[in-house]
Amino acid sequence: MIEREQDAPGSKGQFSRLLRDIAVAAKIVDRDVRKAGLVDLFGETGEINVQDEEQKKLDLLAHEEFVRALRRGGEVCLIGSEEHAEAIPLLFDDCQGKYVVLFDPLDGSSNIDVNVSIGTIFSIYRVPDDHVGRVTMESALQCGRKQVAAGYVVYGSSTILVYTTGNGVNGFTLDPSIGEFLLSHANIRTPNRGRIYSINEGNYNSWDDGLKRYIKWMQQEDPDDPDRPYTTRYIGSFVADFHRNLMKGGVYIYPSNTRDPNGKLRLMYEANPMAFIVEQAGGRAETGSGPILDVEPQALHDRTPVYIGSPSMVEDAIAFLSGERTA
Ligand SMILES: O=P(O)(O)OC[C@H]1O[C@](O)(COP(=O)(O)O)[C@@H](O)[C@@H]1O
Ligand SMILES: [Mg+2]
Ligand SMILES: [Mg+2]
Repeated sequence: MIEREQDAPGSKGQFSRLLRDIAVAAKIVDRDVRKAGLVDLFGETGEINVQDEEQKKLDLLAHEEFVRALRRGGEVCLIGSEEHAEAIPLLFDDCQGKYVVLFDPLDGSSNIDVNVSIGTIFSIYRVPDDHVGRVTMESALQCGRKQVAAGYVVYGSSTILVYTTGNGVNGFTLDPSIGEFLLSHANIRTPNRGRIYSINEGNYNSWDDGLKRYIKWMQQEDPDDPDRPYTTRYIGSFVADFHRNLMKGGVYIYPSNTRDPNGKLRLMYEANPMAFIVEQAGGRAETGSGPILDVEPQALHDRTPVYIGSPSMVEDAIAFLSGERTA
């Protein structure tokens, strides 16, 4: 799956082993997602997670699978998960050159029970040199620019693993007949502009005026712009909306709104990894007041507004938000 080991951070096989562990967990989650309705994996656990959301059975199962795989692999000192309040230390000693992994074990939870594409998102850092020997929760709070790798898995019509180590973006499709992820999308580049926008318009009334004007602008006919009106696509699974827009061109927006001033998506294991991937594919990722990857995290479950996708479409959004453009 890793093309060339020398492309991998650390090149002593550690990263390949870590990615192998993530791939193994993804295959197990894929197996269970595909038969969720048969093995009583639909529905809730009865627990409310740290996000104050009802935890789905598959949220917990995926969380446990990834923790088990990362613990077994021995390459990771600390993990952070959407489904666990604190960061989880896996190793206390000998963290030299090891990794911190932050992940959203199951993204798109509201779609689990209705057979709509869902996914897993992961972000990988090194243990900071000055934290070796005393790894703490703070070792997970590094800004997105320091990621050494990031990726996601979509459990959709097929299962695809897409990741970057800072040398471009590649996609690997799971061949269930041999149980291997095989290279299917080499060197993914996202179009400069597409015709798709993804946003939950049900929140329209809680948006700021600049964003409302941007959405209206995209919906307008314009004889000089054959692309407009754009078309809207919103699955409600960030990982699936992001993947479609990455391949076809488009913009995904989860803005701040009067109810959620910091938006809904989580900085460390949703926004940062996708921002690293989209920038590596020639796209752009903003909070509305600067690049997502430059945000200094304060806590593991920080939230952030997200404007992500084709660079010229994100540029348009930022221009409307700032009032630089009104039409
Ligand atoms: O229902 P809303 O408010 O549009 O939110 C949908 C968004 O929330 C999420 O489901 C949040 O992620 P989780 O499912 O991992 O909690 C995103 O995948 C999705 O884009
Ligand atoms: Mg999520
Ligand atoms: Mg989730």
